[in-house]
Amino acid sequence: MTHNAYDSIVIGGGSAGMAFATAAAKLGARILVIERAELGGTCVNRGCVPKKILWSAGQIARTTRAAAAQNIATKTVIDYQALIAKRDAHIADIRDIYAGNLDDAGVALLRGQAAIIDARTVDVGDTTYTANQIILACGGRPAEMNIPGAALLSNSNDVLGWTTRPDRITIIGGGYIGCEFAAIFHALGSDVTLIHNGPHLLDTFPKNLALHVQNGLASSGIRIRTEDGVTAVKQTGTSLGYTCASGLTDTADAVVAAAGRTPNIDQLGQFAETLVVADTGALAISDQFETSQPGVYAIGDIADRLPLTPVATADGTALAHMLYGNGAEAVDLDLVATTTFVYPPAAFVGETSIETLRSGDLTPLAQNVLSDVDHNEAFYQINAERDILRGAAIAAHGAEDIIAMAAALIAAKAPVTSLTKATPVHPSFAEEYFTEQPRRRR
Ligand SMILES: Cc1cc2nc3c(=O)[nH]c(=O)nc-3n(C[C@H](O)[C@H](O)[C@H](O)COP(=O)(O)OP(=O)(O)OC[C@H]3O[C@@H](n4cnc5c(N)ncnc54)[C@H](O)[C@@H]3O)c2cc1C
Ligand SMILES: NC(=O)c1ccc[n+]([C@@H]2O[C@H](COP(=O)([O-])OP(=O)(O)OC[C@H]3O[C@@H](n4cnc5c(N)ncnc54)[C@H](O)[C@@H]3O)[C@@H](O)[C@H]2O)c1
Repeated sequence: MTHNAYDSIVIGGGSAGMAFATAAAKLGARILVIERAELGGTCVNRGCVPKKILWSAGQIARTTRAAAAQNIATKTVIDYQALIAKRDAHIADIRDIYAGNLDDAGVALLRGQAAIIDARTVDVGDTTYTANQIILACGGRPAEMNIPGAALLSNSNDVLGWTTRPDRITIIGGGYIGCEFAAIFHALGSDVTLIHNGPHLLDTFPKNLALHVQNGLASSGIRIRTEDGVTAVKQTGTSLGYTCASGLTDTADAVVAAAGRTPNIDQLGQFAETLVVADTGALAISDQFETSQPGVYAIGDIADRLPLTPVATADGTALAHMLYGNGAEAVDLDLVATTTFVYPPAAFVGETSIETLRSGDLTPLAQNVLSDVDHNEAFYQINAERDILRGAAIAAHGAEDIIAMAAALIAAKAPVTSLTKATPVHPSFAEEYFTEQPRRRR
C-alpha cells in the first residue's frame, strides 16, 4: 500500500525531528513523523534529562555530605530506587507532552522502523510512504567497543536504565559522558575509576578548563588513568575483571563504555549508503541541511553539526522555516554554549584559544561557609580580541546558566568594558571576574 499525503516525512521523533515537525506543521506543511521507539529520543529518554536529574541528586548528596562534615547537618543518603522511579515518571510526562504537541500541530505520527527507498520514498514494514522531502533526524547511539568481552560492557543507555547503583564502576572514555557519569555516580556513593586514552580529559574543552575539571574529579576521590584503555573484559565471579593497555588489571561491578557515539545512518536501508559522510562519521550537509541526495535533508546528531540538543532543536526549526516559511539561518556553531555536568559544572563558549584577558582558580567568598570537603573551587577564563569579548570558560555553581549570559555578550560583540559598567552582586562568584578582572587589567 502507498500513502502519498505528505510534504515531508521525518524519520526520528527526537529533539531535531520534533522541532522540525511542529514548526513545519504550524507553517501549514503536511508532516509525517516516523519513530521506532519513544518520542523525545536520546535527550529525553537516555540523555540530558535523566542525566541531569541524577546530577541534581548527586548535588544534594555532596552538599549535605559537606554540611555533615562541618557538623551542621546530618548526612543524607539518596534512595536510588525512589530517585529512579521519580525520574522515570517525570520522563513519561515529557513524552506525553510531546505526543500532545504533535497532535496539536496536526502532525501524523507512525510507530515503526523506517528505511529510505529513494529521495521521496520511505518504507515502514510493508507500507510505502512518499513525500516531497525526507528529513533524517535519526540521531545516534553509543559507539561499540571492539574488545574481547565487549558484550559485558554497559553503555550510556544501560547506565541510565540502572535501577540499582553499582558499588564499583569503571568508565572508559573521558569525554562529556564519561566525566559526567564519573562525577554523578561518585557523588551518589560509588567508587569510580575513569580510564581515558588521551593525555587529559575533555579534549574538546579549553585545556585550562579541562585540567581544572580533571583535578576536581581526582581530588574528590575518582581514580583517573590517562593515556590508557581497556583491552579486555571478562566475568570474574559476580564482578567484571578487566585488563588495560598499560598492563593494569582490576575488577568492578560495572564497566561502562563512554567512548563516543555513532550516527544511525546504517539502519536506514541501502539507499542511505549513497549519502556522503563527513570525517566525523555524520552526514555531510549543505548550509540548507541538504545531504548529497537532493530532497534528502539531515538535522540533529545524524548531521555533521555539534551533537547537542539545542543545536538539534534550533536546526530543526530553522529547516522548517527554510522549506515552508520565510527562510532562516542555521545557528552559528561558534556561539553555542556547552556544559559538562560535573561538580561544579564546567562550561565554555566562543573562542578560547586567543588572548586570555584573565583566568584563575577561585574559592568564591559566597561558598566558603559550605564549601565541599573535597575540591569545589571555581575557575574562569575570559578571552578578548582587540578589547571585544570573544570567549569565556567557567567552572562554578550555576555555570550552565552563567555561560548563556557570556554567550549573549559575545554574540553582541560587547566590549570588555561592558563587564565593568554593570555592578554584580556581593557576595557572588560574578563579582570576582566581572568587576575585578578588567579593573586589574587597567
Ligand atoms: C548520556 C547523554 C547525555 C547527554 N546530555 C546532554 C546535555 O546535557 N546537553 C545537551 O545539549 N546534549 C546532551 N546530549 C546529547 C543530546 O542528547 C543529543 O544531541 C540529542 O538528543 C540529539 O537529538 P536528535 O533528535 O538528533 O537525535 P535523537 O534524540 O537520538 O533522536 C533520534 C530518534 O530517531 C529514532 N530513529 C532512529 N533511526 C530510526 C529509523 N530508522 N526509523 C524510525 N526511527 C528512528 C530514534 O529512535 C530516536 O528516537 C547527551 C547525550 C547522551 C547520550
Ligand atoms: N552535557 C552535554 O552537553 C553532553 C553530555 C553528554 C553527551 N553529550 C554529547 O554527546 C557526545 C558523545 O559523548 P561521549 O562522551 O560519548 O563522546 P566524546 O566524543 O565527548 O568523548 C569520548 C571520549 O572517549 C575517549 N575514548 C575513545 N575510545 C576510547 C578507548 N578505547 N579508551 C579510552 N578512551 C577512549 C575519546 O578520546 C573521547 O575523548 C558528545 O560529544 C556531546 O556532544 C553532551
